[in-house]
Amino acid sequence: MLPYIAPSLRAHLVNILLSHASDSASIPTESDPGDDPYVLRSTVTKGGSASLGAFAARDLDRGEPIVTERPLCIWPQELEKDEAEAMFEQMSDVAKAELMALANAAPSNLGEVLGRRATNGFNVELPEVEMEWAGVYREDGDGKAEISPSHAGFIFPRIARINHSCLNNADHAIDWSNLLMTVYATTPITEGQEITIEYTSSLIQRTRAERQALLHESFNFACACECCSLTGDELAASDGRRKVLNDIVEGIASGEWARADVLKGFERMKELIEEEGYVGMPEFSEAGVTGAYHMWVQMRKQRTASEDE
Ligand SMILES: C[S@@+](CC[C@H](N)C(=O)[O-])C[C@H]1O[C@@H](n2cnc3c(N)ncnc32)[C@H](O)[C@@H]1O
Repeated sequence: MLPYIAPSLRAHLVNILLSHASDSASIPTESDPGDDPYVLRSTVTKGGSASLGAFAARDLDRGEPIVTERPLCIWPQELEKDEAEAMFEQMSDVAKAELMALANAAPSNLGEVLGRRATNGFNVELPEVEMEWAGVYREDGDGKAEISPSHAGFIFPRIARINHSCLNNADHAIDWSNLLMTVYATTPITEGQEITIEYTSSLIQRTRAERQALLHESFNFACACECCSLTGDELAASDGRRKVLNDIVEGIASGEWARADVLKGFERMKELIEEEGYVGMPEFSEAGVTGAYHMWVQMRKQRTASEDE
């Protein structure tokens, strides 16, 4: 089934697809729901007794694709209740039924359609495209002004069953040549273990209280993941590691740290992330730390060169 794309996003998405068409040699195809290596089961702790989650149906290797899926619909990021309902009316009966089968955990004032968009939608950052046609740019007094949207809300019905964890074991990536999203394992996952993704980034730098507040504000749920369920000394240790991580990230970003301290900072980050249980973050492998450090050195060189000019 082709996705329903809101009229205001169609030209931009065509541009994105065309400008990524040359990547298509490596594209996956949509996985067959019957072959996906997970089963849906209820998870009483996550969103009440009616809430479902995806559990590994067999052992999964790190990096293994779990589900590859095309969106059911793509809507603007900001949407009023009546706009969402008008778009819903334009969808096919099959697509409407698929959307309505998903969970609605949003405040009741959003209604049945926008509530499902809020509960299940991915707010995806759209890649920039350079093609200057199809109404993506307009002329204004100062020349060309971009009017392309930077984000859009995508709903992937099978992927939408995957719950959030602050120690997720899976991640997602979109192939822009065909709009397919793949969720893949970032650590080995054993049969029966819940498959989880992170609903928003940078949570690794946040304490439990900060994560709870952020997830509640953005997604309207009280996170019940294994990390948010820690108590006593274990919770204090986890919060402590995350505070230090935040200090290091802010220190490096300030550009004020000496080169040797940056390198030490990256190494400490790697240790803390591993202690915290984020074994699956490939960017903090040995090669990743070295690569990140070299990138920082290059950035410093460029900054110093432009300051000297
Ligand atoms: C995209 S849906 C995930 C699948 C959903 N559990 C279902 O039954 O279809 C998001 C909703 O699941 C629940 N949820 C997901 N992760 C959770 C977590 N870590 N803790 C508590 N509830 C969670 C919340 O109600 C959230 O609004």
